[in-house]
Amino acid sequence: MAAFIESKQSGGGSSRMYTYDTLQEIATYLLERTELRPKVGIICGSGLGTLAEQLTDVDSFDYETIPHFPVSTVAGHVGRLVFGYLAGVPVMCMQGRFHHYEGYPLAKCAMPVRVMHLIGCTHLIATNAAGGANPKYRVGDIMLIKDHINLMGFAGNNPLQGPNDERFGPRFFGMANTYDPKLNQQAKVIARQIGIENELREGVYTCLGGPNFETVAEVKMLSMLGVDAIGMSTVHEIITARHCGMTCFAFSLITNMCTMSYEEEEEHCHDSIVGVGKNREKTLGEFVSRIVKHIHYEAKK
Ligand SMILES: O=P(O)(O)O[C@H]1O[C@H](CO)[C@@H](O)[C@H]1O
Ligand SMILES: Nc1nc2[nH]cnc2c(=O)[nH]1
Repeated sequence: MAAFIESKQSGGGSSRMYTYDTLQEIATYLLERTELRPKVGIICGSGLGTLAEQLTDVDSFDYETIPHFPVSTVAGHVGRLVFGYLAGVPVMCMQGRFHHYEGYPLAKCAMPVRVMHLIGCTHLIATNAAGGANPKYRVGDIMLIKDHINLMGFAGNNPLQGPNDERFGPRFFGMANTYDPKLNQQAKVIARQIGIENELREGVYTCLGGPNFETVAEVKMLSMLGVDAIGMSTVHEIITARHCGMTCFAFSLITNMCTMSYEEEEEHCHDSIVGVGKNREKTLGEFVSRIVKHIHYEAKK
């Protein structure tokens, strides 16, 4: 078993391994084993996996059992793909995502998004745990992502590197309004409905490679660049989703404040980050359910 997991972790590092046919094979494997046909795919961030536990009438697939799928190696990421109903709407949910620092290339981290697309998902909801770089933020805030800075892309690392398969999308494409402004507007309405408007923010996210948290100098630099929240995921998933024409909605749960001065004692650690997610699970469950319901009814209009 250990050798099998090892091979799933390191094998096929190249994005080229995930050809259209390979991804179609994964999608077909899943479609043959569930009757659900979700239009919404959800990625649960660190400590946010309990969202998947709110689904009803589920068909679950441990990542180990899905052909060509990597495995989750991070605490707080169960490693399961769950199909089910959220607020009566069929969805598929990644209970655990893949990160670059686990040793996976970005294309491999983002590969499940293409599987969602092939399954028929038109919308992606990506959630993550992130550190607040904006001093106005507080732990427990929910930051709607209005934009991102693809820092890893600046260094030439992009999930779409390599030959482009036009069946997914064009070689070159724009990223303006990638985070659907209408959905963000609706999220603000929902936040008011459920009484969390004072904890709701809207800002810019960036993904660093990790696994270490940031130095004070890095936080200062990123803050000057206009970054409000820092994490180690999501950007490459969103780029991949946008490439294949999916509508994107994403938010960060601010699980810690980034260390902004040398005098501060750094308190954040992964366990407390996961703990903040768990504390917010009820609210976030309600929030995401209402977003999903909105997407579903808008699509029917
Ligand atoms: O982005 P998600 O998966 O929510 O996880 C975030 O939390 C972990 C650090 O505690 C990192 O993996 C970071 O990316
Ligand atoms: N890079 C980074 N990722 C996180 N994930 C949760 N908190 C943090 C943080 O402070 N920095």
